[in-house]
Amino acid sequence: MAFTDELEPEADDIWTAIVEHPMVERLGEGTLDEDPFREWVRQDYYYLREYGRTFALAASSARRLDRMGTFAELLHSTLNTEMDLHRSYAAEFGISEDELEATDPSPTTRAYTDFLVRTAAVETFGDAVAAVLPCMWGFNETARRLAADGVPDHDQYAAWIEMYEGEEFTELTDWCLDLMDEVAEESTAADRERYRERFLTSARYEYRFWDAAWRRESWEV
Ligand SMILES: Cc1ncc(CO)c(N)n1
Repeated sequence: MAFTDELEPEADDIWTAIVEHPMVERLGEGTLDEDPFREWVRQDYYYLREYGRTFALAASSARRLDRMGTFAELLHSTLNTEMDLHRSYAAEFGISEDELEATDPSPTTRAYTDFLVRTAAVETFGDAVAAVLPCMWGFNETARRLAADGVPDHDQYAAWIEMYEGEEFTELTDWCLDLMDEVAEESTAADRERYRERFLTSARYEYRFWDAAWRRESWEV
């Protein structure tokens, strides 16, 4: 059985919890208040910069040229295509680019991005792949499940769903799933157990990331 097929049951429970979270549910229905969504855009802007850094680190530890090249492309498309979506949201909401860039990360945003960067910086290439897989798989799956119920009558939320369920993002997700399977096959059972843990940690943070924006999480003191 492919490694990602083994991960699927646990992943599926987490994607289901995400789609049932009030923030995601309302985004899908088009009834979400704009305040938590603005908070999400700001936090995700910080997230994407660190996510891009994670790709840069994965590129630097890839031994195969094709994998190195794809991570370099991912770095480029994150900083340009994906962050452009966030810049356009910000412009529509009257948030300046300077303000976006100056966002302080919430405790969850900090913890999640530190986890990604740390994993790619000090662990193996396979650990880095396992840690970034939920970012692609989770968003693609969430957007596809929301789209299956129809796209909301709200421009920004519809754009969100279209971006993450679209062909380009779906292809990236499939590439990352295949890469995880290839790397897992080249690895030992102990490596695979560690990849599973790294994967689950990121997937759980994916849930928390929505919840933190919804609750407008901040430091207590
Ligand atoms: C938190 C989070 N996870 C995944 C993605 C997909 O790139 C994103 N933009 N933000």
